[in-house]
Amino acid sequence: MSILKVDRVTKRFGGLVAVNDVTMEIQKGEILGLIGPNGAGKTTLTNLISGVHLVSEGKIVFEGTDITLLPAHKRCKLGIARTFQIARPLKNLTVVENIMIGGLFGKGENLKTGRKSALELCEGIGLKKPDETLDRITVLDIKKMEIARAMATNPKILFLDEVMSGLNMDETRDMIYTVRKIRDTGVTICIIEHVMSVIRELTERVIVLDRGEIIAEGPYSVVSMQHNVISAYLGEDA
Ligand SMILES: Nc1ncnc2c1ncn2[C@@H]1O[C@H](COP(=O)(O)OP(=O)(O)OP(=O)(O)O)[C@@H](O)[C@H]1O
Repeated sequence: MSILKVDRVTKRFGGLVAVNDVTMEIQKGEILGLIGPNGAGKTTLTNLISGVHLVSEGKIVFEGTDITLLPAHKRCKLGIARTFQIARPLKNLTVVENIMIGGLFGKGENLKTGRKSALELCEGIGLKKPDETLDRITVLDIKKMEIARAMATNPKILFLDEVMSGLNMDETRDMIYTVRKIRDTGVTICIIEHVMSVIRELTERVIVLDRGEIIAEGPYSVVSMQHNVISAYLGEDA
């Protein structure tokens, strides 16, 4: 069953077409990989779905509701959450305070209930130093904190934008386990990732974007053998 439908969506920035006539569906409960070379339009597509940008053309439907024109905070309330490629933690706050922001703004919690649920999220995601300031925690913990902040809004679908970058092998394993655990709680996941071993291990299906268009769709094992996908990554003409 589909949770999200993107219907003939195009996004132009001036003369540049970042996303070109994209139609896709995300199935409830799946881990979908969104892959493609640099500049393919992956982040822009996520921005269009989460409401950071509005589409130039096309329609986006979430659980049967047309969200095309909704502002980001309303999409968040409906259950769409995302992390950012470049983490944007609030440096003067502690780990738990950063996570609370998601609950306070996304779910309308008060400080007391917000702190309680943020601490539960810390425990669930393996953040062992909730009262530490950010200059004293690892890159892995900052990334987990970003995910926990998105989770604090109680999402039905979570977009993860390059959460593995900068992690060593052990940390990557930990993050793969974390993402699976989140999905197992019933959250649908769409992950943008350049680390293909992660995509191979984590996703049931991938969508490949190149120059703003979908060029392939299917299990990673199949799609990664396709000539046009290999060419897109190698920079040749297919
Ligand atoms: N706000 C913006 N204004 C103008 N151009 C933009 C904007 N955001 C993205 N673009 C352009 O749109 C195209 C797609 O960029 P996007 O960041 O979506 O690609 P991506 O697939 O996420 O790339 P990467 O893997 O490098 O993060 C690029 O040419 C980019 O320069």
